[in-house]
Amino acid sequence: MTCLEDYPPEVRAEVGQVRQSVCDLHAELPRWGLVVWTAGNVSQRLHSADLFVIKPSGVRYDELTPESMVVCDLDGNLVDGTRSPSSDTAAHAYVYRHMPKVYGVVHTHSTYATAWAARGEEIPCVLTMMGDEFGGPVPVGPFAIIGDDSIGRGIVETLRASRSPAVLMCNHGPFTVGKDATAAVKAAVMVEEVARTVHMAMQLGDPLPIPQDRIDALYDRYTNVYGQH
Ligand SMILES: O=C(CO)[C@@H](O)[C@H](O)COP(=O)(O)O
Repeated sequence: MTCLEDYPPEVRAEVGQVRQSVCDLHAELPRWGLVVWTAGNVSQRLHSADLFVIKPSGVRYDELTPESMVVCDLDGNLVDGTRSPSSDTAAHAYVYRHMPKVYGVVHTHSTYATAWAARGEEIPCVLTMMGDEFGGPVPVGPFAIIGDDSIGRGIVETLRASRSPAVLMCNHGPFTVGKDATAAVKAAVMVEEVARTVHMAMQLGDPLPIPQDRIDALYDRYTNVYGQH
């Protein structure tokens, strides 16, 4: 088993930075009402080595510290840390191995997104916010049980067929990806928001679909123009 001391100083420095960032981002999960107890996790991949930092399993968010964050290789093997890594480590690792542009992964059981997952139904693209953030519907991934690569495989296969940074794993809940952990946390916040809004709309009637060319225009503007450049 390799250990952190086997890596050059610049890798160990990035590990310290990413541990702080991933620890801080976990506070966003209860802040935005995305988790109960410890039912969610955040990870970020390093740029300087094939490693990623993830939450320790079952540790309450107000007890997390940068030092408690666990460092794993892309096969999910423990490289540095005194705690056991998240029970979703294999899924995060699989995503990193098979989606090279992804450097952040988040998993929650946020209420409305998980309710859509329980029904195995994608969230239709009926909001401009969905065109912006997801470039279309939020897709549903296959039913998969924790313990091997099946969840990770389902995430990757589903996201490769979509522009969405979020996937609703059937009967389980949302997984989101991004260029870093902050982007993946944002996607987790946004998928819960649109899941709730579309659910509310459906209580009042049939939401109106947005034409595909308008969705494409929304996604292009949001991806390339929105915000500060
Ligand atoms: O979905 C599950 C368990 O079924 C997990 O996502 C846990 O809810 C969070 O696990 P840890 O990250 O604390 O190991």
